[in-house]
Amino acid sequence: MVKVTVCGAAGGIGQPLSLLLKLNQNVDELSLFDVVNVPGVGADLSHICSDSKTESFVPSSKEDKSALANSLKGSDLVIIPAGVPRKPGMTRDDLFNINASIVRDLAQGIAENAPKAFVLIISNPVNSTVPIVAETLKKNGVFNPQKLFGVTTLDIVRANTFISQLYAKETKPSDFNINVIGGHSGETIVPLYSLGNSKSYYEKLSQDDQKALIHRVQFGGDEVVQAKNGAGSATLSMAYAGYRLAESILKSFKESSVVECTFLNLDDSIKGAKEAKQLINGLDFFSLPVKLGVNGIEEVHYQVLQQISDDEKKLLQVAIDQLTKNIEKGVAFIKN
Ligand SMILES: NC(=O)C1=CN([C@@H]2O[C@H](COP(=O)(O)OP(=O)(O)OC[C@H]3O[C@@H](n4cnc5c(N)ncnc54)[C@H](O)[C@@H]3O)[C@@H](O)[C@H]2O)C=CC1
Ligand SMILES: O=C([O-])CC(=O)C(=O)O
Repeated sequence: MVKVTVCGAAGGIGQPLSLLLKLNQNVDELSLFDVVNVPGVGADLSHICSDSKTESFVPSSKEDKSALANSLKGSDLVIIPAGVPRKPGMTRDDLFNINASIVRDLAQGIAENAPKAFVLIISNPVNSTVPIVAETLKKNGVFNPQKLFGVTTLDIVRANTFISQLYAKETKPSDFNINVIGGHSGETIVPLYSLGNSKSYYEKLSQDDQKALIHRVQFGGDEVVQAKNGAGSATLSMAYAGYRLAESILKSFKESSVVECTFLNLDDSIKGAKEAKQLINGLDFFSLPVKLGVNGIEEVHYQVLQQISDDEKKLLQVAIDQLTKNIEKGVAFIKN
């Protein structure tokens, strides 16, 4: 029996993400939690004739903790797209003041009710919300770094799509699986086009076009925020991306060759984490390709950091500088 809980299930991401999860044959129970509107979403999804069972939970008041507890109990995987999205002119960091406490309270609920679950964090700013969850779980003595994932998959999805658009006659987006490392905001996002099968296409571009491509991946979120013009940020592409990571994790319970990029805590207990840390000024959190298995993150593929081009090294340094502050801010929110 596999139980998956979505916290923020009635939102722009939560709804399509829950739909995709309802269709996944590896999910037996789908639990939907939100502070509003979730009974309707749950009733709607429950009519779909896929085999999983759907339940929805909404607190009866601000003090009611039982709805969250009941939604989380027995969960194998918890995905969190709860919180507010950006409006034009805002950075992801501008969301910190509202989303930090939402994510902290949900992490507390996980510590109390589903301490062994895999936890996937979508809520922004990911560079800070993931450290918040790690610190909250640590405070409760239940932190397992192998099972905490900051969802940066949308950056990989964009990197694949955008290079393929430049070579529309010769390639399809699915030809690529670009490693995107670092964090999930602006210049902390570092796409590694110089590795793998994208190398030859990337090198054929002029320097200006290379720069424009990197910029488009780093600021792809802004394109959607501007196009939605005040009505939020990426939801459908994000639901797809969050689902891709969740699907890979569910697959890795049965297969042992699944690799995804994720923003993780580089704890010494994880194979390859120590080596990675040494290559990124000792940062505790970073997105890198990781090998997944039944216990979660089994190995960090730190070797990509040794293979990058000189231009990518420069991008990496900028990312490290910004990430240091974002991570510290998240850690301090719980520690102080
Ligand atoms: N990691 C990534 O790549 C991406 C992250 N995001 C982030 O995902 C978050 C959600 O975005 P949207 O779904 O567009 O927003 P939304 O406003 O449409 O949905 C958010 C949902 O969270 C719920 N919520 C608020 N407080 C809650 C709580 N304490 N417990 C449970 N649910 C709660 C709201 O009721 C709402 O239904 C934002 O922070 C956004 O910036 C968005 C796109 C990409
Ligand atoms: O841009 C935003 O605020 C939402 C997000 O993280 C993305 O689309 O990558």
